[in-house]
Amino acid sequence: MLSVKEAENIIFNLAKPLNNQQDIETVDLFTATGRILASPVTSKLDFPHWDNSAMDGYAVIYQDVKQASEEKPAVLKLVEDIPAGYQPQSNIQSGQAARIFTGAVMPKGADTVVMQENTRREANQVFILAAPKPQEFVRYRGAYYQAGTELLPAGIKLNPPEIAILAASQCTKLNVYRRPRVAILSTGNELVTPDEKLQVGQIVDSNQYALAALVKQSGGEPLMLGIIKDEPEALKQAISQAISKADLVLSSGGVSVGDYDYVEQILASLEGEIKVRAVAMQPGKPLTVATFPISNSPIYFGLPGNPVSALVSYLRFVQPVIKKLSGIVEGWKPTFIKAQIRQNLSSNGKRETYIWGKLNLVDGVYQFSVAGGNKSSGNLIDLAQTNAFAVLEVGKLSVNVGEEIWVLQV
Ligand SMILES: Nc1nc2c(c(=O)[nH]1)N[C@H]1C(S)=C(S)[C@@H](COP(=O)(O)OP(=O)(O)OC[C@H]3O[C@@H](n4cnc5c(N)ncnc54)[C@H](O)[C@@H]3O)O[C@H]1N2
Ligand code: MOO
Ligand SMILES: [Mg+2]
Repeated sequence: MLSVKEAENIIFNLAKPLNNQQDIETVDLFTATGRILASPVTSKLDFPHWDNSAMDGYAVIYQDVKQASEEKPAVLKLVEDIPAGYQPQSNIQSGQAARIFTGAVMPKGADTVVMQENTRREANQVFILAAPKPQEFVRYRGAYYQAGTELLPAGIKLNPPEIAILAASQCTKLNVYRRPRVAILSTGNELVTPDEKLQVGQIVDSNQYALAALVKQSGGEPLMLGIIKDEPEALKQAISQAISKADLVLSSGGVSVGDYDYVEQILASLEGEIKVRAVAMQPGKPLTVATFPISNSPIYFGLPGNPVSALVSYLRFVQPVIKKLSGIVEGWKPTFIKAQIRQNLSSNGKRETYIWGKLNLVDGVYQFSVAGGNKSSGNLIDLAQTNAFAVLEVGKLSVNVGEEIWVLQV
């Protein structure tokens, strides 16, 4: 059995980002939030676009006012009013100034802005009551960004700040990576859909819904292949169909040692190369990972059937893979946070143990509270409102209230 770290190494190395030429689509700025930029963006605009004022005040020539003080104000003649959006006409000469407002274009000749609070106005004269610093309160053209240089690199996620930058740069059509396609199938003779009436022994296929929701949250496009019976022929057909159209395939169930656990044997019959069989973690021990000897082989994840186990295996291994595939360069790995625990935790120490619960920020400190209820990996009911898993490494038998522990954020 592989350790979690060994499995992680194998799995994360199998994941190759989508192709930045072929696997792209063009989207409008309005629908680009959360997408991953596939090509770098440059802008034809300088930022700021023009030399402009950072204050409401007066545009002056520094030499005229450098000795100004309350006792000996510099007195300047106002030649123009320059509101934002207006193109100045004047060329400021020594002894002159222009009234100017925040964001308005600097007039020719002026090099400094004196804020209104340090002036006194009398008709068309302004008294400068304090010497500014040279070039004070002028935002120079190109000081933040020069046209033609790289504005945003490829491989970043477009969050609200990037959306603002792209809007300001008039970049309204963007090349982004397509979403990784993730085929999802559930295996089990006992499974029914949520709208079917349950017969004795049956159970609703909740994993299909959970996984589809997770895939969307991770930035992938779920392809729902439904419920497949524990029958080798049916499974073989469904799995080979999934392989042919997806970047990743997720099945749940059928990966343990039972007589009806066929997944590994079907993968082998499809020439799958099994990379992972089991991982020393609890829950989530059975996990089958395979690739196929074809170009651009999808990665196959046979997740355990128990609902909590499927969730943990997904978060620990599949989510990072979807993010890596999606072209994002940084931040695709799982996020672990140090948190104080609010209850004693224990494990048998044999496998890396994931305990589900809730992470809260209390007075700036992360705190982890264990979910109530039964701790069986078949109990999905007490997953409600959880958002994290506390992790006890192998050999760690207990952790006491108030101690810090690593927590995997969902
Ligand atoms: N003799 C052993 N038995 C088991 C072992 C073991 O090491 N030796 N491992 C146990 C562990 S740990 C897990 S986890 C499960 C994994 O089982 P499978 O992946 O083979 O899954 P199934 O047997 O098909 O189902 C297990 C359980 O989950 C329910 N299930 C399955 N699919 C769904 C679904 N789509 N939605 C909701 N619930 C689902 C299923 O009804 C079973 O109750 O094996 C242990 N056994
Ligand atoms: O390891 Mo299993 O995944 O306990 O339920
Ligand atoms: Mg089984």
